[in-house]
Amino acid sequence: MNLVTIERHILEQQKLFPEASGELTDLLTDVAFAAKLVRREVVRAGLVDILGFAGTTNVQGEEVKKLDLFANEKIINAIGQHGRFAVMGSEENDGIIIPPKNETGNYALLFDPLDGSSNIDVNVSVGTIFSIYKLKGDDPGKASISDCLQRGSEQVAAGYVIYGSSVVMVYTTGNGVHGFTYDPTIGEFLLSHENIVTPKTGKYYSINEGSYAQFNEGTKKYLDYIKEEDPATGRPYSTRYIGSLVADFHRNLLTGGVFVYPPTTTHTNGKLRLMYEANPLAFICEQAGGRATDGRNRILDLQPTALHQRTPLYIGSEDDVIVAEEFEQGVR
Ligand SMILES: O=P(O)(O)OC[C@H]1O[C@](O)(COP(=O)(O)O)[C@@H](O)[C@@H]1O
Ligand SMILES: [Mg+2]
Ligand SMILES: [Mg+2]
Repeated sequence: MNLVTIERHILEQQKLFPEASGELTDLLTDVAFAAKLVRREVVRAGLVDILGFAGTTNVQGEEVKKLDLFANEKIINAIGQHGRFAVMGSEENDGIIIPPKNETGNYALLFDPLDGSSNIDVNVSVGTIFSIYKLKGDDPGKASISDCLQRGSEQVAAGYVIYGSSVVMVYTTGNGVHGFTYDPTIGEFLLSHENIVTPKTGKYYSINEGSYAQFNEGTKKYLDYIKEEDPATGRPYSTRYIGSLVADFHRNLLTGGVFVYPPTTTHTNGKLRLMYEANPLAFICEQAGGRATDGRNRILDLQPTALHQRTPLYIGSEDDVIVAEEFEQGVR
């Protein structure tokens, strides 16, 4: 097996763009480095005082976990110190973050430092999700919220890291989707999943059925449909729901399947956040041949209006997502 580090792979990707400055390469390398720092704490979370609640709530009104804050701080410092990002947006910060040195950066970073917070203390896979945009203007010193609130289709790179039985980093720059497994014996992310392509249909559906009473009629009918016996359409599908978006998404990306976080009576516009959860995963999903919508519209076409806005999310194998959408739209 070829031992290709993620840094080497990113450099090879850069060669596809002769006009590239190399700045995006440096940014992605910084993100991979930050992931290693977060991994170091996640894998020994039970041994260091990093489990449990931090005693604060974030802008979403959620109780924040210590590891949420730790990961947030590590990523901001590890990446901010180089001044390559002119502006950042994080799930754990109400407003945008302007790094101490931003005079050189031509990019904006949106990120979810720790995804799957409800699973942190119980050793179930969690992750980090990131999304990168080029600044709209050419003066980094004038970077602002508008550089963050760009349509997902404007992303120049996106990815995620899963801290699970193994630590895997997956990214795209618009040239396919590639996965790297962390080898702790050498401290490197090595290419393990090149050019990931997601199947057109799968055998898994991922939705929190515990919220059934809060679902609309379309979602309820979809659940009845997906559990019916019909070998011709591969039904019933098996249910798989980890409760960490990044882990549920990754499984379905590799095996096929659909993840649905629909509107509920609690979250009338869905729970997941457009800028640092839905957009980056939608970019990756489409690059792998899958589909990502809010039940009606392509996620990457949605025009953002707020840093922490939520959206319903239907994502995964193309044909499976289309079926879920049709029930949501009441055409089935
Ligand atoms: O418990 P619910 O309502 O099913 O929500 C689970 C979802 O919430 C999340 O934990 C939200 O993300 P954070 O943990 O980053 O806040 C997703 O990872 C997951 O898919
Ligand atoms: Mg999240
Ligand atoms: Mg989070």
